[in-house]
Amino acid sequence: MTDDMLQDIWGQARAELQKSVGANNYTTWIEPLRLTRLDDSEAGFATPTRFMSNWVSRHYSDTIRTELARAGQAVERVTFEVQPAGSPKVATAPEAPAAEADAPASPAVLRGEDDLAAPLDNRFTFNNFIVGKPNELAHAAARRVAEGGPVTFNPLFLYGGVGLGKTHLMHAIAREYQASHPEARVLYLSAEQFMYRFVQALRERTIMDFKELFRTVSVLMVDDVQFIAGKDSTQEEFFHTFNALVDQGKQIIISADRAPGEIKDLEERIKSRLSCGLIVDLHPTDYELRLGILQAKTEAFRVMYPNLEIAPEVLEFLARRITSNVRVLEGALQRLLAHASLLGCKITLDLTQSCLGDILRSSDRKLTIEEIQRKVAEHYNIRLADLVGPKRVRTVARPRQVAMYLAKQLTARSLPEIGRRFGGRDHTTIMHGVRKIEELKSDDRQIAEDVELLRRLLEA
Ligand SMILES: Nc1ncnc2c1ncn2[C@@H]1O[C@H](COP(=O)(O)OP(=O)(O)OP(=O)(O)O)[C@@H](O)[C@H]1O
Repeated sequence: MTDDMLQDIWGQARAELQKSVGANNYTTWIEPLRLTRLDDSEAGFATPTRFMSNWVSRHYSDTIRTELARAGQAVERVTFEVQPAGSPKVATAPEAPAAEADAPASPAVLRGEDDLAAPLDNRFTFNNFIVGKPNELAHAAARRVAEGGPVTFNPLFLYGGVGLGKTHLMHAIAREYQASHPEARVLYLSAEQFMYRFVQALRERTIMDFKELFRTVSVLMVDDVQFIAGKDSTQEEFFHTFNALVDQGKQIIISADRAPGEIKDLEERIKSRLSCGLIVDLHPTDYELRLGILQAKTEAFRVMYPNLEIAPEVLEFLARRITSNVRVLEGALQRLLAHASLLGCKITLDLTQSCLGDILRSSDRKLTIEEIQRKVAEHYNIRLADLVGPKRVRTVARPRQVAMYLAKQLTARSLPEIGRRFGGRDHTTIMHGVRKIEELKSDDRQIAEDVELLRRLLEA
């Protein structure tokens, strides 16, 4: 069978799977699969990690077989084989650092109930969670709960924007708690899975088992609770489960993308219950935290890229420019490393800009060159007209170069574009200005401080 035919059959089956497993499960577990072999007895898939192979094999084999049969290709079994990053078959699939990706999948947390709990991602531990001002409170609260002392705040409610580390902290808590309380029944699952299991129990008339199971856990962790908003009977069941556990003094940990009071279509009584414990917010990252995360991730990637050389200014550049969320930051670093290793070249700022153009453009904070010029003129107490005009005296020329440097660092504008905004100067003049400040920054403390201060003011 040709590759086109394979992909055609898989395309049809995937479209159906998307409907049957739900959007989130589809993106996480089905989308990264690639059909590589197909005959009457077997469908062989490539997956990016062993972790994914195990999970998909356990949970989706039957559904995949059903959909393949519907697409006209019945098989006796489906198999999954790891094809790590770099392999042409799964080159675009997300990849974890090799050592971690190859580690065996964590057991589902709730012992003996593998089907119910979600597996823990081996990468999400306290050890590799980088702490900074924006997340220190959430981290401290998570640590406290993970120690498992007397329940002092119930629930612990963690919230924050997309990709800021909520799931990472939840997994870290579950792992740590389970390690120090091997007999405890820690149940971690997403709100979507809670709903799915609840509906399944209703359908299969096993609701009493469902209730029993949820009411006998030692720690209940529900991720992305906003998902149950607007789903009346799931909310109702969640509410009763929640109350039963709190009454028994069991710890509950919840995460969401916003504070309880701000979740639309969530019943008032649930909002109020969720607000009873400690509510902590993961704030958007700041520059220092992003840089720390990049440095740590770069170290972690050394396993995969032993010859990796990445200049500190590249990491600084990424930390400055990609402010949206940590997942995007991580993805950018991963892509950059893969790109440089494939081409066998050094990671320079130029390579970074060309390789990550799309991410940089979409993360562009829309800071304008005019704003930069105004701030610089104000800082050095010179007129804006002089900053962009022809005067060559040092008191004006140096601030102009600082403004050029900041325009290059903080915006996605090209050198010719920057040149046009600086009174129609040539791009080589801008390049000279940028390089001059780069050099001066390491020798001249005053310039380094000015640039840093201005950057902070502009990024604030
Ligand atoms: N402080 C941190 N240190 C190290 N890695 C982090 C940190 N914060 C986030 N990450 C990484 O960023 C990625 C996204 O984090 P995570 O999935 O926990 O986000 P989330 O807040 O649950 O997002 P979502 O709202 O999409 O569910 C993960 O790979 C995680 O390891």
